[in-house]
Amino acid sequence: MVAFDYDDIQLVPAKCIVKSRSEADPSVEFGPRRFRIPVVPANMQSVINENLAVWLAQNDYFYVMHRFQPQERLGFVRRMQEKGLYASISVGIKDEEYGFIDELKAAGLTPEYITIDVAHGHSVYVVKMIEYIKKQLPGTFLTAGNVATPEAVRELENAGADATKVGVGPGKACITKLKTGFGTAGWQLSALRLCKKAAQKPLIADGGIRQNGDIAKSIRFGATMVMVGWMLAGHRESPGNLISLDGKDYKQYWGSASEIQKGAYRNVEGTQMLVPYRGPIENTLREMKEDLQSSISYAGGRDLDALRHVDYVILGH
Ligand SMILES: NC(=O)C1=CN([C@@H]2O[C@H](COP(=O)(O)OP(=O)(O)OC[C@H]3O[C@@H](n4cnc5c(N)ncnc54)[C@H](OP(=O)(O)O)[C@@H]3O)[C@@H](O)[C@H]2O)C=CC1
Ligand SMILES: Nc1nc2c(ncn2[C@@H]2O[C@H](COP(=O)(O)O)[C@@H](O)[C@H]2O)c(=O)[nH]1
Repeated sequence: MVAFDYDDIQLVPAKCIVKSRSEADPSVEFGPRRFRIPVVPANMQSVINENLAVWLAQNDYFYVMHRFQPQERLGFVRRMQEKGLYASISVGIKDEEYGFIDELKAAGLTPEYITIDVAHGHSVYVVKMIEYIKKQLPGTFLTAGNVATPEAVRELENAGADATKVGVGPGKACITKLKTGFGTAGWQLSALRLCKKAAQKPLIADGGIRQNGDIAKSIRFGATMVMVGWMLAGHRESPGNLISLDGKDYKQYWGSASEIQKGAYRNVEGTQMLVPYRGPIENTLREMKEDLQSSISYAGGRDLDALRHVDYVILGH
């Protein structure tokens, strides 16, 4: 089997049927809602915070809040819903997370979206957590991950997950491949393609997006939604510190399994880096939307569905 990644393939243009790119509709339905574009900022503490979550929800973008301030989550759900906004949070799989699900239930709070966020999502304990959440909070749309194989997608879906997140190790701040020898780094797009063959429910492609065109490629190979860290970490609204070096501005970006996140050098599979400062996130999201509209026109359609059927070539083969 040929394994390929984003840079190894190109999509083949098909006859255009729109008069203007502005006619193309890049919106996507994910769970109970429709969002402007199939892009979600990574649920990392260096990418999303409450202020940004509010702005994204108010502007019809999907977001997933990170899980690294566990005591804040219940209040976060309540504050979002009191403002008439949807709540979308992350949980882990440690024992105390069961208590958190119980607290949500006792408070009468059901977040519209919950994401189980662990490095190795093909796990007995993720299956247990899926079953527990679906039993206690059946109204939530539950995403589980991260996984790398069709078997994992099947198991998590069968356990009750409404969507699965694909990508082990392709992230910019990731050192999983180097530290463990495992993952989808370098063949993330092929992994997505294989997972899509098994999936009955939506997939989120997570990690490795380096250009806006990679979003369209992710859709082609089976993603409903695309999770983006590094490319969305350098904005005015991004939580990382602003740092000036040699006359240039940067924001700090760190992995969720980095020493800085964990506060200790234990099971570290992530690193930190500086990302060039890019100004307001609104501009980057608008450019992503315009580029997706262009992609749809090259695909010969009017919406994201057109991208799912275009031909592609694997360069060098
Ligand atoms: N998408 C990706 O490629 C990766 C993402 N991450 C991100 O880093 C953050 C930290 O996640 P995570 O490392 O799961 O940490 P957690 O602290 O949430 O660990 C999850 C639980 O699973 C256990 N576990 C058993 N085997 C593994 C394994 N191989 N990898 C991870 N946990 C395992 C852990 O126990 P114990 O700690 O005792 O082993 C722990 O109880 C998450 O946000 C995750 O998304 C991290 C690495 C890769
Ligand atoms: N192996 C690790 N992966 C991590 C870590 N922190 C986050 N992540 C994953 O990366 C993506 C974002 O990828 P990017 O290429 O868009 O920057 C994120 O959603 C996680 O799945 C980590 O410490 N180690």
